[in-house]
Amino acid sequence: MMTLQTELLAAISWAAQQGWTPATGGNFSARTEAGYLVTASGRDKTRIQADDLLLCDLDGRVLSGDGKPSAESDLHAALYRLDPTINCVLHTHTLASTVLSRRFPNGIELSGFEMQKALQGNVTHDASVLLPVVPNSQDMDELAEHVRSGWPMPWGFLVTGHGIYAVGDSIASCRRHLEAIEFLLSCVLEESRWSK
Ligand SMILES: CSC[C@@H](O)[C@@H](O)C(=O)COP(=O)(O)O
Ligand SMILES: [Zn+2]
Repeated sequence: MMTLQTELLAAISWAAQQGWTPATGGNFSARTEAGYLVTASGRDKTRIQADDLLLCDLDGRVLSGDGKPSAESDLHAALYRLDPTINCVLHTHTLASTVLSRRFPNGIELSGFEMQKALQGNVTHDASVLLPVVPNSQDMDELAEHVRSGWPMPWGFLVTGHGIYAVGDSIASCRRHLEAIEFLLSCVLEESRWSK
């Protein structure tokens, strides 16, 4: 059976192979009994390995591992404290999420896409769902406050001009949310070209 660490490393490599972690962008974590495993800051996610992961407690303090935790580790900690059902947080920097979060800073409306059903709690394409967008900040307490004020966000959210934060109750469901959000955003971006 895959360990949590192996499953998280596989998710990171997969996201990196999609081209979703340019220039060391992105950070990734999974909840453990002691807290959460999170990527160290500044690592090339296309070459991720076990010693690129640190174990932190839910206050973001490093329990084991070398190097500095991700610059956004405290946001991961805040998400785990905020919602006990979150067991994984995957963050990517993609073109569609960066561009569309700047174009629609109050949220992105999705309707009519079959892929909406990959987002937990949705059973039909025939509904309108809002993908939340929160303002960016280099201050993780401020960013976490933006997220708290818009909670619940069952699949995650975008950060303006920054990227996607996907959440899930397992690494598998978080991967599904991340992939679905990215696919849906690519559709919205493509459709925005139709009217030109
Ligand atoms: C390389 S710019 C991206 C960073 O500022 C940050 O947003 C990011 O996603 C990666 O930071 P990191 O500290 O490596 O986890
Ligand atoms: Zn980032």
